[in-house]
Amino acid sequence: MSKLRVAVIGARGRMGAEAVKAVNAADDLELVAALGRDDKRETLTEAGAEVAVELTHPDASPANVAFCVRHGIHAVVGTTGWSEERLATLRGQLADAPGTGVLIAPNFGIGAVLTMRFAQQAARFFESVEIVELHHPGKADAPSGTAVRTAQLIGEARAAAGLPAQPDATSSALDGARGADVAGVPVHAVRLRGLVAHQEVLFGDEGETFTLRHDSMNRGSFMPGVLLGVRRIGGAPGLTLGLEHFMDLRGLDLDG
Ligand SMILES: NC(=O)c1ccc[n+]([C@@H]2O[C@H](COP(=O)([O-])OP(=O)(O)OC[C@H]3O[C@@H](n4cnc5c(N)ncnc54)[C@H](O)[C@@H]3O)[C@@H](O)[C@H]2O)c1
Ligand SMILES: O=C(O)C1=N[C@H](C(=O)O)CCC1
Repeated sequence: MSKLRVAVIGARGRMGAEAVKAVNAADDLELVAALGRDDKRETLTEAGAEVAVELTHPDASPANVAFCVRHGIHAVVGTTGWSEERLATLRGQLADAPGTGVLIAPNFGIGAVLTMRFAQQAARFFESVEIVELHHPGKADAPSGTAVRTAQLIGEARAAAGLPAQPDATSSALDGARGADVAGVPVHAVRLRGLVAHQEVLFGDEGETFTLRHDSMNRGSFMPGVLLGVRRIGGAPGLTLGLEHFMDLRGLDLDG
């Protein structure tokens, strides 16, 4: 059986280097290109890449993905910072490229995907909820893509359950002391040497708190998710947001 031809964009970065190793170690995949910041995107087409793993920077990712879509190369995107506006532009580009698939996953960690799902399920049971994300100090964006997505999912679940905005009597605060408001959920970003990627979702109500925590101890933790995306994206034309769509989450349904 022929191997799937895979390229990595951002191949010399922290995540990209790990993705190169993971693709090289997979029997069913062939690494055909490894692009750094100064390499031309045409390297992808010249190498005959079928799937590109995109792990760069929020400012670079949309143009890289647009190139892939234009050339019928499926993309598995881990780069965070995709705004609604950028997603809308990408949806337009995909409309002109039937058959091409793009997965944008804010987090490839299986435990992180489960944390998001569990947070969504718990959201309607608690009056208060806050998110603390903790990452290495080399991270470009804050809050993390995972924290933003988690907050959006919690906000949607609270709205669907008819919950009001959470009470907060703060009437005086230093800028940033209450975090960023994402979909009504305060999100706090910690940057600390020694960390990789971590998140806590804290719920509270009368006399009790409930905490979900996920820790990625190293970047190898993201690779099973990256490879799952690489193997599945060719069968999923259009835009897929979140690795959960490629995972079997039976039994973790939201309304069953
Ligand atoms: N989805 C996930 O599970 C996950 C996990 C970790 C990191 N990330 C995200 O992945 C991205 C990369 O993270 P990182 O820690 O590897 O960053 P990094 O800074 O270590 O690596 C990024 C690399 O991309 C290169 N680059 C920048 N612009 C480029 C371009 N136009 N073409 C090719 N290469 C380019 C840089 O030179 C660098 O080598 C970030 O957005 C981060 O938030 C996602
Ligand atoms: O190290 C990073 O940068 C990470 N970025 C993603 C995010 O912003 O959620 C996933 C975790 C690691």
